[in-house]
Amino acid sequence: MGCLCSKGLLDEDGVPDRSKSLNRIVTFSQKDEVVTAIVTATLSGNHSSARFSSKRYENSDTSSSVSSEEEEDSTAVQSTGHVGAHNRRATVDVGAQKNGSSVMGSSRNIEGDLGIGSVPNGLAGEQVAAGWPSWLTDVAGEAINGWLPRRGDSFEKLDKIGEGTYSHVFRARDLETGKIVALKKVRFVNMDPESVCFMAREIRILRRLDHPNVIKLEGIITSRMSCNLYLIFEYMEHDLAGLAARSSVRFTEPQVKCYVKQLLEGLDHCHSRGVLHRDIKGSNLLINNSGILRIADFGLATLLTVDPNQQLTSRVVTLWYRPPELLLGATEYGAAVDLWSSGCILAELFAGRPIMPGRTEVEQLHKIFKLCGSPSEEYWEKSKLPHATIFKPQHQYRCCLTETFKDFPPTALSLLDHLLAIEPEKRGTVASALQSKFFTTMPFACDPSSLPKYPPSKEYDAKLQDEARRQRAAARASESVRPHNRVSRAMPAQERQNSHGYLNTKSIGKKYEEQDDAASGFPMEPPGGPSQNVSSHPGIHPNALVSTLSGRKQEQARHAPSRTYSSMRVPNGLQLRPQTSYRPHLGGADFSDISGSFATRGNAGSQQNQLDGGRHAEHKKNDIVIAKEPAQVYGHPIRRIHYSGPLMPPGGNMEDMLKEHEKQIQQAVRKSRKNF
Ligand SMILES: Nc1ncnc2c1ncn2[C@@H]1O[C@H](COP(=O)(O)OP(=O)(O)OP(=O)(O)O)[C@@H](O)[C@H]1O
Repeated sequence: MGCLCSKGLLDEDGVPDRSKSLNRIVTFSQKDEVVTAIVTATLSGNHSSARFSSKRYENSDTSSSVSSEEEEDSTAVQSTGHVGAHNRRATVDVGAQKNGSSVMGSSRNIEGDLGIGSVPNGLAGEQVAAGWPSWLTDVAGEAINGWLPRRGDSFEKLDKIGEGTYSHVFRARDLETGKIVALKKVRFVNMDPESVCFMAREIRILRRLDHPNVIKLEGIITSRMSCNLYLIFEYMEHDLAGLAARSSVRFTEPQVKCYVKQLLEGLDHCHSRGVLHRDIKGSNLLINNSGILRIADFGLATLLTVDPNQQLTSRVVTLWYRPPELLLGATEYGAAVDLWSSGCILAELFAGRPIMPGRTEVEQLHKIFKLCGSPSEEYWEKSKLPHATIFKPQHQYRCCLTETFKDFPPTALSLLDHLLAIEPEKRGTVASALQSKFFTTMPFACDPSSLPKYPPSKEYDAKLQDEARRQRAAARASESVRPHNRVSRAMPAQERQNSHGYLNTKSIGKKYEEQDDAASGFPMEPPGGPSQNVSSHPGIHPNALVSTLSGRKQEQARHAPSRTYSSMRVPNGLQLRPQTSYRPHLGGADFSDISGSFATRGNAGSQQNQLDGGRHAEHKKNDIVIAKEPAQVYGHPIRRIHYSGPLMPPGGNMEDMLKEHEKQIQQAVRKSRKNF
């Protein structure tokens, strides 16, 4: 490494001084050679986040020289960092110098010239000098290439507005612009490089996308001394799951078309840029007060490569929205997985509730077959899907979408027929969906600006309201039962039942105490904080006491050391997430037959088997594992049950397997009720 002495751009307090510019001779190594360069660093625009380091990067070998070709070709490098909507720029012109003679050539853009994954030492040094922490530049330099970090103290944190498996999301004010933004604080486990790489992939993908219906990453907050990282996004008031959960909200056909059209247009952009989202669901579809929908949460997204043999994980997409090919273990798939999830969303918007709320992979597949039909013989033969022999039903199920959703508009049914086709190649493309009669015939999609204005409504808000209701009810109950012993009667907040009958996994209000992170200007996680994760699954019934893990965690679990994985699990082994209630609003649309005997109208739940959980669980395939260690639910020890599917040995009968499976769940239900 060379040294980059940029201190001259800062005033005495280390704040960037716009009146200053810097002309320094520096050395840095590139392709194992030490380059001596003249650095001209200037700061323009409002860029208080630009902090240059005075740190020295030593390189013992100073004897190598730059070849004459390089001298002509790569004499100048321009690195342009821009953060947020305000176009803050710090320009560093590097003119390579050999043997004391400065050669100032034409500029070239680092981001354009260096491919992903090819961060020369010199660039990493520059990034650290520009304020990025080395734990990030070391493993994911290319994800932040050309950007400057924002500082935490240039934002005022207002309130917490959401949380996911990997993040806490806050509403905040950008003190430089006054704009309200959403800050997604990414959770890391001990700065594990694998976790950082996963987060970097999300950043890289977000930076690749630029469309009104896709959330835009506006910048990143971190600092050289910080262990935290926040992604800055436009603040969005609602998510589709939250809106659908409002008792007063009934979507009309033009409104459903408006939302689904925006979803498909955003997806079309993603797919055209080679990005598969792989986690389309209501809570990842954010909506602002102008009715604009933006696809968010690219944590599970992946880039399709030209390699036809690209192997992908099948453990993605939240269970209720997961297509059959993934449940059957496909590792080669494409855009059709997002189309399936979009079909689920379309039907959900008309039906007023999730249409296939399976609790395990087995049950999910069964629900799919019962609603959409089971695959043809030919499909089983040619697909060679890993779990095909296990899951193949003994008799053919026929598609009964039309009977089930007889109140849906015919054009919606016809589109659903495509989107929910069992065979992925029959789903068409996003473009063909957008050209379907559903969108091209009356009534047309309404204009987003004509959509009603709602108070902020997120899945998370509904969860908070449930939590408050529960607390009030618990307080009343404990007062009437044992007025003098309130505290001892109080149940652990994270394990109380919400008003819809769901388990809440966390105490939301004061789940963690925030401490100041002096370096980033933001509070840090509490001791042991990030381990209290919830899964990305949209809901779980109180009785479905089965471990769940989001696809991202599953995928991470595949790569991350087991230490990382286990530390990200909920302490008692449960990964539950409450789901707000959905109401059917198409009077006749009763499809309880496809919801199974367990899920009831408006109270569907999710349960996912331990197989999802990663390496350990994968060894348990084909088993039902009754865990020995007790877990605490409602303050009582219970025996955890992990359903590790497939639950049946090859050659078994799927119907028997499902019956047995149902029985196991019912037992868990009864047990949890008794305990409660
Ligand atoms: N830009 C935004 N504006 C407002 N709220 C947001 C924004 N981004 C995220 N949220 C809220 O925070 C929640 C969690 O965000 P996100 O889904 O990106 O996190 P995650 O950790 O990746 O979640 P998951 O567990 O689904 O993978 C969202 O469901 C949403 O309610």
